[in-house]
Amino acid sequence: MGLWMMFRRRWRVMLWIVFFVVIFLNALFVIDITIVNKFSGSKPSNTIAREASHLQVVRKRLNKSSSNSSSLNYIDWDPTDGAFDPAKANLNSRKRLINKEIKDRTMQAMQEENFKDEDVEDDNINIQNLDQVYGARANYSIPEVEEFVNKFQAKYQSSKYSVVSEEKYIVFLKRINALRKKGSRLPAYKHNKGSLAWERFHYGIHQYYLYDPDDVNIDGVLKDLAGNEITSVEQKEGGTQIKLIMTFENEAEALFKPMRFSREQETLPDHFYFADFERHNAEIAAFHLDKVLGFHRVPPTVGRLMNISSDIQRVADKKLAKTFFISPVGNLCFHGVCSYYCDSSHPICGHPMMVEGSLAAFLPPNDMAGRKTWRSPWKRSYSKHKKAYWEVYDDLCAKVKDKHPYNEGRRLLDVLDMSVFDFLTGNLDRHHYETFRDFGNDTFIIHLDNGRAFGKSKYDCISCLAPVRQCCMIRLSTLTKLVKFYIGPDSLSQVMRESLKSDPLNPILVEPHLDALDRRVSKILHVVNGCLKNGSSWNDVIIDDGVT
Ligand SMILES: Nc1ncnc2c1ncn2[C@@H]1O[C@H](COP(=O)(O)OP(=O)(O)OP(=O)(O)O)[C@@H](O)[C@H]1O
Ligand SMILES: [Mn+2]
Repeated sequence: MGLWMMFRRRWRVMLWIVFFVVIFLNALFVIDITIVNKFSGSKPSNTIAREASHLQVVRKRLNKSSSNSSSLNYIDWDPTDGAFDPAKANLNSRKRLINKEIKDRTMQAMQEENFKDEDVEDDNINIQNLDQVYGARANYSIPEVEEFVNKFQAKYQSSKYSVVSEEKYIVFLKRINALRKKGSRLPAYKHNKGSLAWERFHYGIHQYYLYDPDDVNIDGVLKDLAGNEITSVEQKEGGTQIKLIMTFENEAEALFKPMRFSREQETLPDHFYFADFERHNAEIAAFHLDKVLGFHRVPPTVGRLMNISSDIQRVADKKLAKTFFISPVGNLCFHGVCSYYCDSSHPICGHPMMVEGSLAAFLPPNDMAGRKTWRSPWKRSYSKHKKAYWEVYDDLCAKVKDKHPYNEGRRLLDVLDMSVFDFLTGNLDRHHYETFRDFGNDTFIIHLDNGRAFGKSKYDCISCLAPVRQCCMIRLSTLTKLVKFYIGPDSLSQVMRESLKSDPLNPILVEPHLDALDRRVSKILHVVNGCLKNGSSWNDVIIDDGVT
């Protein structure tokens, strides 16, 4: 009764008390969630949304890169899509297991102090400094590789693949290049020789190579791209980063990738391979390396110092022209329009007008010679949280070998060559490759897009060699070249240093990246020798398919 009387008298006060209690409880609830999040490491939902959208962009980028290419028929197969695995019902639980295993392993590695950005298999190689001044072995001799190389030399001493330490690399390469098959010409060019260097480049494309290194027109193309007046510039659609299509006074066309930062700047340790900026010097260096290896599968690429005002802004199309601005310190900049890095926080700036870039000669247009885009069987996951099948299991190759077009002809060995190439350059971004449709499947593969190579000079991407390690196969002519670089007299770094001198923007690679090439030569031979040591026979590992 007393309580009731008190409530009647003080009901307003009581209501205020209830109101404050409700507010207090709500506040407790919110604080509690924040504290739990802080200690459990889970992220606020806006971060999750941001990350999801980042991944979407990466996916969109990959989709675009396929639709963006001249290919209409996009070949895509996923090693984990069940096509390989008859026990499809087990797939999801297997996938879950893979993810759990990776998560556990990552957590364990992070807990151990020595978590580093390196592949595990790479750790126990015994690299020595020999008292030799020649080849990769001078600084990167590996005892088992020494043995292997001796065996190799003895085995092929009287064959066309002989390797002797007295022969200069240039002479050796000429000898091997001379064995090369040409195959047919692109049908559209049979009666269309043209007269300008870039027309002759298109005319010179053959079934088994993109260009003939002795064709003087290739130097002509490089010279033209480096010096001719630019008459129009538009943005190449698609992709995450800005690239421009430049047209020249003689109607040649090239793909321009601008310099983003200095050659000394290495990939930031916290950046994933798919978030790394592209490097113009990597595109140039890749062209030279491909040529030095006698592959001839990368379009002619040259460096050029551009005047942003007169070379680009003056001739830019409307859409691009709108993105030019003067930075706070008075430099002329632009950012273009694209899905990820095209805004004023990622500008391309001159100093105050000049900026370096790479120019890759355009391949023939789609209506003259269409191309097909193929997904690399050893494509990475392009995810921060997941690994691709082959990164966890070693049995992908057996499945690839059974699958068209890898089950016949040169294709598998070409993919293995590309793996060697990407290991040497440190390019983890090999999601697709292309071929000319007219040549069917009996043709070389084109190595476009090398912009994410040469990012880490101290790190060797052993997983880039997974195709070679898992298939335990390599083309004899490619192996011969690597053995040659191992024994000298010229090392790969020396040959590359020499080759890159012809580029107007030389030095293209700083010394640590050149040095890394020699170290990586030794490591490839170590992987090949590992296959033999594990019981594979010489002829199963080292394949002479007649392609040089
Ligand atoms: N020299 C060339 N001639 C003709 N087309 C080319 C040439 N180089 C590249 N392309 C086409 O342009 C597309 C994009 O080029 P590239 O892959 O180098 O740019 P990117 O910004 O790295 O693209 P992505 O972000 O999709 O990886 C390629 O897939 C290819 O089809
Ligand atoms: Mn790319």
